Amino acid sequence: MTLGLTINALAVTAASGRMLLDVPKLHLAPGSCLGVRGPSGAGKSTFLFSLAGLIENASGAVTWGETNLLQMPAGARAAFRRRSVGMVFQDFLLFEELSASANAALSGAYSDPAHQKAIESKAEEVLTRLGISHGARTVDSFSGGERQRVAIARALASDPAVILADEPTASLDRKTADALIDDLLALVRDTGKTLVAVSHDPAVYTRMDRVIEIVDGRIATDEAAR
Ligand SMILES: Nc1ncnc2c1ncn2[C@@H]1O[C@H](COP(=O)(O)OP(=O)(O)OP(=O)(O)O)[C@@H](O)[C@H]1O
Repeated sequence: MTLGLTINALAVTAASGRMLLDVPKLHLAPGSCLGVRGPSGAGKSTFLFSLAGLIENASGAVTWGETNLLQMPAGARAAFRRRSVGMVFQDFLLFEELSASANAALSGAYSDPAHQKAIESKAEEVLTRLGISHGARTVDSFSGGERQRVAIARALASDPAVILADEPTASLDRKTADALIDDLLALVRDTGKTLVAVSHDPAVYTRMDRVIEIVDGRIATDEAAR
């Protein structure tokens, strides 16, 4: 399962009336990797969250495959997200007192037993591939790079068609960041997932198929990365 993205007239306006995001058109091929860069406060996270249907007052169309997220009630949007979108957030959102495996398989806790088993085994598979030993140790003692790998395993555990990542290499040293982005891209490309990654890190966006730059809520540049 692979999903492309079509955006039409996406607009997000703050309660004050200030325009936060204005994207007239964007098409992303299924299975491609898009980097999003731009200055601080430009609207990159707003863009990413809009792609997940997490911005309540967004208008226009954000269509993954045949599904226009912005035309669905909140419950159906949440169901689509559970099924099809894995998110890697800046602050990881790990449960400190749980092991790597339990954190990575977290989405299974809300699923039926058969689905839960599939998520647990996928979580183990991705943790192994990312080089995380998954014993009983709780993640509160994990390094930043290890924590980020657990967050990636969690995003991938339900085998979603789409991965959205916000600063996946933030606060990692160069070597750890490079290894992490290589591993994430290999996993995503091997399985034909569509990746959108916001980053300030050139090492992230030079590895993408395409990079857009958002400035003042608008796409200022849009180019193939290589
Ligand atoms: N709910 C909101 N109401 C009003 N303003 C908001 C809201 N959410 C975000 N903003 C503003 O919108 C602008 C874009 O924010 P956003 O977080 O998308 O930027 P960003 O490009 O991701 O920045 P950074 O690189 O610093 O994370 C900022 O000026 C922010 O303060």
